[in-house]
Amino acid sequence: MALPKKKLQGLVAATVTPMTETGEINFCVISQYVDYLVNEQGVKNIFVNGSTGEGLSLSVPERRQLAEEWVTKGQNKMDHVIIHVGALSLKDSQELAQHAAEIGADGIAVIAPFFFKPVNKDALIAFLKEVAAAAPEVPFYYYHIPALTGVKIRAEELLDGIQDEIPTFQGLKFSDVDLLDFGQCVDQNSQRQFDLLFGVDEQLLSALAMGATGAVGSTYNYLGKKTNQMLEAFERQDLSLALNYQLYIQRFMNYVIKLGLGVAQTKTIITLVSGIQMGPPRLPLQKASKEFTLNAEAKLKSLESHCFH
Ligand SMILES: CC(=O)N[C@@H]([C@@H](O)[C@H](O)[C@H](O)CO)[C@@H](O)CC(=O)C(=O)O
Repeated sequence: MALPKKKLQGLVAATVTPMTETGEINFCVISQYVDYLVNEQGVKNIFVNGSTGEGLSLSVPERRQLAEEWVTKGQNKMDHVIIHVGALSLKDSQELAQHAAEIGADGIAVIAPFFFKPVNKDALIAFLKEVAAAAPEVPFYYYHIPALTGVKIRAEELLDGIQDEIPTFQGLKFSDVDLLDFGQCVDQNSQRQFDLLFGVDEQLLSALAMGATGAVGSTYNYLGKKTNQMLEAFERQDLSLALNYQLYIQRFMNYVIKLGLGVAQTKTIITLVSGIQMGPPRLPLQKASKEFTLNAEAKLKSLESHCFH
């Protein structure tokens, strides 16, 4: 198995899928989006076709084409391009995994199937193993997001012995607030052989203290720079400054979560901050309201004057 070219560390932006007003993928802005993430947000890892990317709302041909676009446009700019290949159909997932391998993706990730759900760890591993086998050279991540999949198998349980079943297993994307479960994963990872990527952005500092090795999230599309500053402060063990950054981030997040944060709203915020038109989400998701846009813009402006000590 080919090892990852470089350890995956730091922030991974869960990218949105830019769309036109008529709901088609707007491939034209991907190149600009890559440059924005790298130059304006200091984020050099991306997670494509995930929840934020509406991956499950795209057709298989669309997912293939989009993955290809991100890999091509990210070449020599991005450190890691991870493609989410999870699907309800094992065959679709395998096709996407094989395709990700062919285009040179740096990793693949898979959520638990969530219509017919795996009833236990063995059933889940059996599914993941078949997908991973379709890309035997590509580092594999399990995407744990129980609130969306309804699959409540604990990550610590899944991690136990997983590499015996899936030799390419490289880590977890842990999108849950259960820090006990997360801590047990850290405990099992004492050799730091796996990447434990935390996925609840507004709680990242707590997860770093618990031993997260990186983070994947939607907010790194627009709060990447500030979150990177938090990571640097944490590295220097300046916890008071790190907390100051986390509270700044939380102030904004708390505000937009109360207004109703989802994929459409994330697209709106990225559009406001980057100037790149991300467009509406695909049905059944609904466009963000004008009121959300105005409030989010005002809040972003009011936070600009925040002082960091
Ligand atoms: C449920 C959800 O969308 N969670 C986000 C977070 O980044 C989330 O948007 C953020 O913490 C704000 O609540 C990520 O964990 C999801 C993600 O990385 C993805 O889009 O694949």
